[in-house]
Amino acid sequence: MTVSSAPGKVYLFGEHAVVYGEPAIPCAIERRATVSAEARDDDRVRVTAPDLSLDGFTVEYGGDGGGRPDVNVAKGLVEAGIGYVDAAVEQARDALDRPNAGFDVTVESDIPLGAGLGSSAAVVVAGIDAATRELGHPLDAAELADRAYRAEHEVQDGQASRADTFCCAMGGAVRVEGDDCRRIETPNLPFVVGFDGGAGDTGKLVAGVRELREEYGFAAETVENIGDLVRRGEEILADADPGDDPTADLLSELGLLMDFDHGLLEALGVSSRTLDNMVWAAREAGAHGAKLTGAGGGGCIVALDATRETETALRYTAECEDVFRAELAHDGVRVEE
Ligand SMILES: Nc1ncnc2c1ncn2[C@@H]1O[C@H](COP(=O)(O)OP(=O)(O)O)[C@@H](O)[C@H]1O
Ligand SMILES: C[C@@](O)(CCOP(=O)(O)O)CC(=O)O
Ligand SMILES: [Mg+2]
Repeated sequence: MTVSSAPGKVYLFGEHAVVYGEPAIPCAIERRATVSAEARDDDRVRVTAPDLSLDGFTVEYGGDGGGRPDVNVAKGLVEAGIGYVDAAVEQARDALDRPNAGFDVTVESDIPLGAGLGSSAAVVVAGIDAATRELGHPLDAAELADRAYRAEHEVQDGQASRADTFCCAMGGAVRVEGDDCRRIETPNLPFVVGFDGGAGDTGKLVAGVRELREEYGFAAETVENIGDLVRRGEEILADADPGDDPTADLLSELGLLMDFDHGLLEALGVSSRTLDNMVWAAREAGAHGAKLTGAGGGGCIVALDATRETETALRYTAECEDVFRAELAHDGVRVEE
């Protein structure tokens, strides 16, 4: 059996616009998905994923005292739940030219699902890594990131950037613009994450932005404006000392851009009332800046605050179910014992 893990991420800025070729800066965080893969003698794949749950189903029991209960679960729901793991197995098979390789796969994760922290990317990256290593042919980091991107691209109906998967594969802070992906150095950014307990559907939210952008010139400009603020953010980061604690001035400048980014994402229709409430709670508590992270719709916000004020305020915010500090994860994908 082979066990690999990969980190989740927050976006300092640039989500959604990155899908259309603008730059983005996601940062890997110390919350990981762990996937084990064990080769089977046959061509079947058995997935155990205790974090996946179904919203509802109907059970029908056999009439005259027997028969197996007939559980009516819409096929689409199961496919949606298992899509990323399935795509990861397919990529591993394809990479090693072993179309009939069978696996027992187990997924465990401390990244909430669908909350904008990149659980899908972490599962796909760790899944491809575990499956290819299990067959004795580990992929190098670049191919792994590329294969993971292809898996997300497929599951999200052709609408995905390389940002999440590259970040989860490499760890650290990264800059992604189209096919150009690289690691960058940053100071120690004091991320605070607030989670509303909910989730958003990445595929649908990305499709919504795509439609707006195609229909309205000002929505297309909004996407370009996000790109502009990311470029400004890069300049600010380039002047900072990597690995050091950032100055208050630097945090204020980055925070302003995060606030601006949230406003533009809001305009593109991907925020929600609970995300907005958490963003405002963080700002009122003195955070340098706050924004939603990832696809939006529900899930997580990320704020910058080196003090405990934002954490405390979010803890007392009705819409916020969980708060934690998110340390930058220096390790990307890695093998676990
Ligand atoms: N622990 C897990 N076990 C199985 N599948 C998971 C797990 N975590 C995430 N996934 C897959 O990723 C999907 C969520 O991905 P997505 O909607 O992109 O949100 P995000 O990447 O922001 O968490 C889930 O519906 C599921 O298919
Ligand atoms: C909205 C987007 O920019 C990020 C999605 O992040 P997440 O899956 O919500 O963690 C989509 C993408 O880059 O593929
Ligand atoms: Mg995702």
